[in-house]
Amino acid sequence: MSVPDNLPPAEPSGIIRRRVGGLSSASALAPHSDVSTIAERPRQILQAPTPTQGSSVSPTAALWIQSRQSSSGKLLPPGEDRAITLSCIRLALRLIPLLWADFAALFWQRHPLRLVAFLVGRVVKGVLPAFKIWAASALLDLVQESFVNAAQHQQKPIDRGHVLRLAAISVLASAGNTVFNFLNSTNDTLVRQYLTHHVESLYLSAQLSLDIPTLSDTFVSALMYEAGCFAGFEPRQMRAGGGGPMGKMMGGKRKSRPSPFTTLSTFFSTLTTSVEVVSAAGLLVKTLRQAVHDDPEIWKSKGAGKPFPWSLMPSEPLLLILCAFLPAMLSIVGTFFTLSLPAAGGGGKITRSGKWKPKKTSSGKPGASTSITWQETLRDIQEVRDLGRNGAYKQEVVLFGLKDWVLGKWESLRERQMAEELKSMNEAGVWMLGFGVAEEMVQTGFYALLALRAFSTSISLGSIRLYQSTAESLLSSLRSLTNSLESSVQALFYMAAFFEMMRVTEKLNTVGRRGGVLKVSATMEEKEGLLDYEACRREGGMKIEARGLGFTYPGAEEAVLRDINLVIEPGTTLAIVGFNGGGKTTLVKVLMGLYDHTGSLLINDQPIERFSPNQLHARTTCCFQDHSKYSLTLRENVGIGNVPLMEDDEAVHAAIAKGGATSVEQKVGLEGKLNRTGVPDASLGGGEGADAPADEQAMEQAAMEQGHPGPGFNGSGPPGGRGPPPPGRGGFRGTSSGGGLFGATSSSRPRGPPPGPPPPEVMQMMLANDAGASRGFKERHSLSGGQWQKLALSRAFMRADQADLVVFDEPSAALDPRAEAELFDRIHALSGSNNTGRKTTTIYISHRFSTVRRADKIAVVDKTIVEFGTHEELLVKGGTYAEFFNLQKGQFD
Ligand SMILES: Nc1ncnc2c1ncn2[C@@H]1O[C@H](COP(=O)(O)OP(=O)(O)OP(=O)(O)O)[C@@H](O)[C@H]1O
Repeated sequence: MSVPDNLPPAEPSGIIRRRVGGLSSASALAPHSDVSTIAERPRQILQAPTPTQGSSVSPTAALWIQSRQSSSGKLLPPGEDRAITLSCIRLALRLIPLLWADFAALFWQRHPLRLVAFLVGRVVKGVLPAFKIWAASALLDLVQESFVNAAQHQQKPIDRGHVLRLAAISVLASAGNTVFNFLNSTNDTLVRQYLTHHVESLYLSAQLSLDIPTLSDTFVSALMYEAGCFAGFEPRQMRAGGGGPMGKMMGGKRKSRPSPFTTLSTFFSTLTTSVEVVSAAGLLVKTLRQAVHDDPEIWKSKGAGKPFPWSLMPSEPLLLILCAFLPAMLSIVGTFFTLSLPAAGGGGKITRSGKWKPKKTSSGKPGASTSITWQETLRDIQEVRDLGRNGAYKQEVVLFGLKDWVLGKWESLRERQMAEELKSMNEAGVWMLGFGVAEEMVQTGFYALLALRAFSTSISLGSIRLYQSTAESLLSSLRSLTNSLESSVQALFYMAAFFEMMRVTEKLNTVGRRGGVLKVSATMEEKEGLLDYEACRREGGMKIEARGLGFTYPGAEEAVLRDINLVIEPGTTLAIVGFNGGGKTTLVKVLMGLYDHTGSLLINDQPIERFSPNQLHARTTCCFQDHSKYSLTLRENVGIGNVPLMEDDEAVHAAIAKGGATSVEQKVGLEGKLNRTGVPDASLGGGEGADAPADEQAMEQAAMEQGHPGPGFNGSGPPGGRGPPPPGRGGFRGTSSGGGLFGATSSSRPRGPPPGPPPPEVMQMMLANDAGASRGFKERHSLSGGQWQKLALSRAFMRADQADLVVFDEPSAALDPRAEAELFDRIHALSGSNNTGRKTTTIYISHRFSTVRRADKIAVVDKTIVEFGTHEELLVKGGTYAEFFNLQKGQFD
């Protein structure tokens, strides 16, 4: 798939700047020059692999989609690292000019000075080691000179000033390195906090502002997931060979939540290692020039006049250059090769005996669809785990004796996961082993060459040391550069998703609405032509009119609603009845403007698209059939229905009384905390869900630390993580400052004896804390189904006084007969002309015909409106309504 040349120009930089003032909505954050695109993008991009000429896909989105395409043309599941191929790198490079300004603005906003310090620290840190090596080798030369003088009994004067200067440079470089490490780690912590906070708040804000149709879009949900990877909310699936040694140790397969800070660090560690590569290469050239200067004959091939193959023996400097670069090249090629292998997942099935049988593929290489299988396996495992840890399932697990079934299912899924992991690990592992052994062999050859004094004897000890140190540094810097480049490439795609998501406009926010008056490509002027709902109100009520209204759930083949024609006058009470699955709930959600629709929907004679959803929703309230139970206080559970009045005791009490929940308030108290499951939930107790991100972040950092140390010069182990450090790493490079950027993380870890059972007094303390925690748990109140329903009703009543449209979806399903009768009295009191002169339109769905008959109008819904009229009219009609009514009536007679 290629991106058309005539794509619109990239978003000008400054998007983030414009967002600073108001983070409340994605659209406010991101004025998009082409507001039409989001609604249409998914279909354009996912259904047509090649965007057509003139397509309005933004260049960033197009590149992002392309990056997710596998060789088979299918899309990688969101959150999966891309295979590192040449075309993938090209895509990443094309993203840089589109993203850099937003990225810079994002970080610049929070704390520019600290960011500058962060940047300068990285550059200086890249240069300091070269100084240190140079000074140390020069000192060694002086030592050698004094040995030679002593051996030859010469009394040459020692240039003390020179020695002191060199020593001072060496000490200053070491101290500078340590100081920079210290300052960087403090600064890093602060920068991390600022950035994480900022990006999380942008992400959460965008997530909260998007409406249901937008979030149901496959394009947006994938974008959202990958933006979540960037924000550190969602884990991503790394590839074999990625993430440095940690990735390799774990077979290259792990979930990781890269935070924005990790992304930033990745970019800057690329910078630092690049500086190190340049400075090390400079020193290497200097040493070789010195060697050639000392002995011009050195370039001559040592094989001249010798029989084949000795005649091919290159000159010593050439051999040394080859030995210095070959291991690094092998390492880089090896890493990129393993990263270009397809991701895990091989497909297969669970046999009757419950064993996982992997599928044999003809190519032996799983493709994109199998990596989707892999992700599905992980998701299934998570769901099954949840059966154990989520208290909401406990009662059924106990009652139906699900323990063995859950365990069996979990084990077969885990077996499947391990089989898939092993397969992928083996494939990548064999290649990595081959490259690793070859690299070690060449490196050992390099040392053998030095030991054989390949250089002319005229060259100084310091120069040999300098050569050796810089060659090693170069090698390890290049290895680190490979890793950080790989991470940078992946980070660019997640970052692209993040910035694209910031530009997503809600579908229902006039643009993208298919049946609307406004064109799909509405301009800002047209949008500004929105009607003010408050000016269009009808006597404190709302007239609703549907003409040929239809609705299909995203991804579904069949429409749930079709050709709905209906008029609901202000102040009317409409009851909706029908078969299960007939579309009643869907219809009220469409009428409330929560879903998009086909056909037309008029509110007070104006198309609904002409009103801002926020304004409409401010005049609507609803008690949903699947109402939410919040593990919050009772006040919050009710006050959510009208947040500005949440702290108004009088309003909350009144709503509670109307919802029939006064007895619940008496039992629990307004500030009493509720437990939605009724059973302690492991995740509430700080289980793995709560801790996972922090752990994974720490792992990520540990991986980065090992993968991107202050290479070579800082005395850490080989970044490739393969085997022990090479010989000859002592004297000049052995600081204990650790890995620089992430040094503080590792050095701050306790290094004590392995953990054993705690001493009795500690155990006592832990038990006491545990008891405290469970006391905290017991303070949460569990409610009955009917009590929860009364709270949901109270929530709806919080806004009922100011609402023009009040909707109740099966409000009395869990209520006792008295509560039900009282509720319907209140519902009917709401509508019609009341004392306030307002006409509230009320819609309720119910299967209780004793209450339904009281409604002004009744609609029987079965995908469309099959009957409509008053109770009496429908009875006379003798259709479905009459049948239902008589059935229920018969049960009482
Ligand atoms: N989120 C969804 N995504 C896809 N399909 C859905 C979704 N919600 C409901 N449906 C489907 O839409 C149809 C209508 O569902 P709806 O909830 O509107 O029915 P209902 O008449 O309210 O049923 P009930 O009387 O059982 O509450 C059903 O076939 C259901 O499977």
